[in-house]
Amino acid sequence: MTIPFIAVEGPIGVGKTTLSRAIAESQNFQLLKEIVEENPFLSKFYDDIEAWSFQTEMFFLCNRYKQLSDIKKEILLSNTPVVADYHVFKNLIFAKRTLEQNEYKKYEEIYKILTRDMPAPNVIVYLYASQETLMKRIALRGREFEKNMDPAYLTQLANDYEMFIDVFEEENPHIPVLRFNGDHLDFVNKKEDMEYVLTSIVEVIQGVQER
Ligand SMILES: Nc1ncnc2c1ncn2[C@@H]1O[C@H](COP(=O)(O)OP(=O)(O)OP(=O)(O)O)[C@@H](O)[C@H]1O
Ligand SMILES: Nc1nc(=O)c2ncn([C@H]3C[C@H](O)[C@@H](CO)O3)c2[nH]1
Repeated sequence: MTIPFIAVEGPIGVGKTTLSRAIAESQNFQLLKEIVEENPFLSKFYDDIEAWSFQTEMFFLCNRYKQLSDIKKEILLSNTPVVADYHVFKNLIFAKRTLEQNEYKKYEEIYKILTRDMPAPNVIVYLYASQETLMKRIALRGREFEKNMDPAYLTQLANDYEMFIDVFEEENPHIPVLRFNGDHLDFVNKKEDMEYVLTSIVEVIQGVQER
């Protein structure tokens, strides 16, 4: 029997944390939440991406490495299913967009070394939405440091995600990728939308568990 390890992914503000929480609560899974507020570079990063990208990307990578190392022990010891509001591969998506080519090459090498023996999610839930929806949700959440975010940056990242997920799915046919359109599904305000999303995810989880 396989222990489910679900990663919820998608561009900024699409609803990853909201949905991960709902999965954790409804399935009694352990929730692995990304460290955001503690990143001391993020505010400066949004003011000047070029100047702060390397520090920002390295901070996210180191934090995720530490979190996943801890979770590895827990999963192995207690067989607990986990849902995370990120997949470590997001480091590559952001870093490729924000780092200068030479820096990215070095970063990629460090990434490969750190993630070599990391536990890998066996189900991906991919949320996507239009720039308009993403901007609305980011504004609704109202994080101070995101107020300077360039809409073009958000759109580029959303496109990067699309391409990355397509390649990931092709290269990892044994890992199911469930896609949900955030423009059409309001799983915050509509109970039936949340039920639809959770039911679809549970079906896939059951398939993975039976392996
Ligand atoms: N499907 C949805 N329908 C309507 N509102 C949503 C939906 N998903 C999320 N929201 C709202 O959008 C905001 C952002 O959601 P959330 O923090 O879950 O996004 P996120 O993807 O985890 O963001 P980040 O990339 O910054 O970590 C929140 O205010 C949340 O209530
Ligand atoms: N540059 C950069 N690299 C990352 O790996 C990364 N992961 C998340 N974020 C930003 C997006 C949201 O503002 C906020 C919460 O997700 O943090 C990142 N920014």
